[in-house]
Amino acid sequence: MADPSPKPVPLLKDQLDIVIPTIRNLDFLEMWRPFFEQYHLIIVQDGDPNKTIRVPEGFDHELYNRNDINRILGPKANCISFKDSACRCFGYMVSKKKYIYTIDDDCFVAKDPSGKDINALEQHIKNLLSPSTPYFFNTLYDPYREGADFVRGYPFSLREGAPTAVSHGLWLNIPDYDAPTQLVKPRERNTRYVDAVLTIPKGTLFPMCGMNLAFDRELIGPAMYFGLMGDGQPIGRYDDMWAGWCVKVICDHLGLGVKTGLPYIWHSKASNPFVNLKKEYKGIFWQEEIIPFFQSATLPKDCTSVQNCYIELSKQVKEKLGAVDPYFNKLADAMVTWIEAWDELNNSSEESSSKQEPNGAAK
Ligand SMILES: O=c1ccn([C@@H]2O[C@H](COP(=O)(O)OP(=O)(O)O[C@H]3O[C@@H](CO)[C@H](O)[C@H]3O)[C@@H](O)[C@H]2O)c(=O)[nH]1
Ligand SMILES: [Mn+2]
Repeated sequence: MADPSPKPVPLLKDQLDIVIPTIRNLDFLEMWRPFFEQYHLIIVQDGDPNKTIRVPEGFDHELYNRNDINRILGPKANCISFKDSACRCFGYMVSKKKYIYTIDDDCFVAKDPSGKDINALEQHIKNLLSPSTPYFFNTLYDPYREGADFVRGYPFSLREGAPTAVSHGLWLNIPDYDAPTQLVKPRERNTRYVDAVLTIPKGTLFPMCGMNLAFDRELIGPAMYFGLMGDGQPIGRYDDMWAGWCVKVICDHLGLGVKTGLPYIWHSKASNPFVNLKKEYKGIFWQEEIIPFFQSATLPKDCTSVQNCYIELSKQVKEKLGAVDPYFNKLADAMVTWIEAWDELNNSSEESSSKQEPNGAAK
């Protein structure tokens, strides 16, 4: 007998890839199975490429390890971090879909105050498919949400909003604190569920965490370069921050929106604060110069694509941050290599896409 009530097709089923960086295992996917099983996964295996990462049965996926990254990008692979979660951005580059959701392998399904499992992916999709309000703050939060609207005094000329490029989700349990805060408050847990989605106003930067993040790859993908970290680099755990600062400057310039708030995931693992302090140390004082740089960064009117905005930004990084530390010259060059690799893979002929086949288990 035909199934009386066929399962609804998940939103954006064939237009969204889920990108997961991992050095661990992927058992966490069992908890996400009801929400993720219908989507295609791109697993970026970091660390030793000879280690076998088992992907739970039933997940349509492609898996890339460091050998694949080197084979596909050749010398340009040097812009993809090694031994750092920043490697995940390779997944953004090889995807062919309009939307990306990226999640860490120690993030689990959280429950809302009613005790219901949160389908984080569904909420991110809602965030991305509805406009943002970067030009005028709506005090009743997301005006496009069921049961809310624009409040009195909100200009009608601005109610159409702006296309949403990024949806930044949050975390219950282990908050994404920097090492000093983690050291001072080792037992602090985030138990506060705030039922809101906010647009980050134009001209305001924010600390983008890559743990629970979705974006429109066609609108902003080329700017989602997770900066050069990990092996051989003087800094770590600033990959997502770097991407967020570049992305926000470019979104402001191109009239795109960035949202933060719902959905929550349950972040289960506190990474070692002493290891984190070593990774973050230089970033903690460099960012006092980096932030003013991004706050004052302006892009010329003739920068109309993400790629040429990003190249322009890389030039300014070299000019204005190169004096802070030679690392920023290397990072500026890596930003250019990233765009070259992105364009090679994404504006490429059939030939290079065959080159793109992963060695890992592709289903
Ligand atoms: O060398 C590595 C280390 C880790 N990974 C994978 O990346 C994510 C995050 O790793 P982890 O949970 O250990 O790190 P956190 O401190 O909790 O993560 C926060 O810092 C950011 C890293 O810059 C991250 O976005 C934040 O969530 C896991 O999937 C690891 O398996 C890796 O690939 N390589
Ligand atoms: Mn974690």
